[in-house]
Amino acid sequence: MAATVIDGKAFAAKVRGQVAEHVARLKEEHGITPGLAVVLVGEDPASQVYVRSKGKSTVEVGMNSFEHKLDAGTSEADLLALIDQLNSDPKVHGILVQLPLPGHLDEDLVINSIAPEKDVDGFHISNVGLLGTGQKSMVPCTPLGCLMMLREHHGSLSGLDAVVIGRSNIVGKPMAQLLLGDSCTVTIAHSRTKDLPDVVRRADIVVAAVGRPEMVPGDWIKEGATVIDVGINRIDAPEKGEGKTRLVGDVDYASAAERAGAITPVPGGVGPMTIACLLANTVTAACRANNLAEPEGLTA
Ligand SMILES: Nc1nc(=O)c2c([nH]1)NC[C@@H]1CN(c3ccc(C(=O)N[C@@H](CCC(=O)O)C(=O)O)cc3)C=[N+]21
Repeated sequence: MAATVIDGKAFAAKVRGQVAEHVARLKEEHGITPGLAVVLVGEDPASQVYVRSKGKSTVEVGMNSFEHKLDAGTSEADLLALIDQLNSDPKVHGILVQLPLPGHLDEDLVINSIAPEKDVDGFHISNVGLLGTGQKSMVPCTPLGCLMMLREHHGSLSGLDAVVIGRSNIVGKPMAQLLLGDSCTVTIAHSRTKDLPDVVRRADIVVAAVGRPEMVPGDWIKEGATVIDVGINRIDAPEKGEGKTRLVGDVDYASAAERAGAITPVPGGVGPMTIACLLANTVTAACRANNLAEPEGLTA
């Protein structure tokens, strides 16, 4: 039976619509315009594309977008000074420092200098600890987007076997925490996992977040399982012509779709939800900063 395709692009549009409604209400009733500051260090072309697209989406939902582009040689002291300034700017409710940073900058130090309540990426050590102990926090955007899609598809996740492939701080670990919070039985698998195919075959939910093109073949997928593909890998596509490329996930989509009950495509799955959740987190931060009720449906 063919899998249901979980349309992340359409779901993200719905989330952005909800965000826009909250923004309109904050403006009308409280005179508050949520603001997101994005800091980009260096000229990495892929990062520039993401930052531009984040800025555009931010403005489209009615929020203020503040872009700070620093050159690749910026000193740690100058970057920390900018973050300090954004931390104390009342017009800025969310701060995102685009990763990766150039090698001479200490990512942990930089991320942990962001005020935790403005850390819309959810990477600050305080937010990591709050999530791990089930307390109110800023939740990383990609795992939050995955959770929203899973809840939408399943309703309750309680008691389901979930396997997260990948143990990164950005996706794998927070994803596991969120699934645990929704009462899944969670396994985190990684490059040293024994018998990975058998581990994945037990899963009702598979979240693939490794960054290796099409590494999960369809025959690892249990019949009817839900597959969330976090990978965004650009590979050569000679069939499209000389020098052409295409995007693929960490899952071999064609074979997995034959066995899965539901699956997210790449592109058009997790990626658009990541940006929608960034906007959602910014609205949440603006509400919390002003002691207003949390926006419903936009938080974990
Ligand atoms: N501090 C920080 N926070 C981030 O959230 C962050 C970051 N740094 N550094 C870079 C990565 C990458 N990232 C993506 C977001 C959306 C798509 C996305 O929407 N992708 C489209 C395809 C886009 C295309 O065609 O290239 C899709 O999957 O459909 C991709 C990648 C956020 N990142």
